[in-house]
Amino acid sequence: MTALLAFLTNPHIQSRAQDEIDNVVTRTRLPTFDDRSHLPYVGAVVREVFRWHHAIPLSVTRVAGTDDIYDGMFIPKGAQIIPNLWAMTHDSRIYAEPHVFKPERFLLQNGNLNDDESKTSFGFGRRICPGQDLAEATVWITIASFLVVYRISPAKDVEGNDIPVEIAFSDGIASYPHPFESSIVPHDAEAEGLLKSFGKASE
Ligand code: HEM
Repeated sequence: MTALLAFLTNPHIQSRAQDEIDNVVTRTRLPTFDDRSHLPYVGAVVREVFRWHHAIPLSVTRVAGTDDIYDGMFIPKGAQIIPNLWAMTHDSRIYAEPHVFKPERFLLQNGNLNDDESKTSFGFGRRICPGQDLAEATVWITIASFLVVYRISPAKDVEGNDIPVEIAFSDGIASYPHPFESSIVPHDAEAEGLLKSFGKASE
């Protein structure tokens, strides 16, 4: 949902990702993980989805094992510490304009992905999320498959005007976009044909 909201509110990013997919995968099949290394911009979109809005903005509580000093503050042994993952990926010293959805921040000048794998969303240390590779791969294949077949755009009101979309997320331990209206349609007859072929295969 976060990726769809990002595409809806940044149509130029959706178009660029779709162009990349069209050149590599075409509309005759769905992507596979073998396509991944040829789709750096789609990879950057996935990294930015994880950075831009965290599914879990605050990580799991830690307890200080020893007395410590951080940034001039004394942290006694036994103190509970809640890591603020959101703050880490919205630090403008590291990510310029952190509230802007900008996949380019994960690309080198030559268009390849840089070394920042955008893994902060999955925590860190001994309790880092063990499902991170599965989660990341699932998000990648979902976004890449969506781009092959569909395009998301604003829904229209009865007068044919775009219905405005508000970028807003729920509060809480898990955070996700508020419901929003949109129009999701296949790109063209070829994309529609690809979709119909899945229906025939399962008959
Ligand atoms: C977008 C998807 C996901 C996100 C953003 C996410 C994020 C996180 C975060 C932030 C933590 C806390 C890490 C820490 O304490 O430093 C965590 C822990 C954990 N995650 Fe995930 N996770 C995701 C998907 C998954 C999946 C798919 C699985 C399993 C297949 C999974 C299994 C776990 C488990 C078992 C822990 C507890 C690890 C421990 O305390 O030792 N997660 N996850």
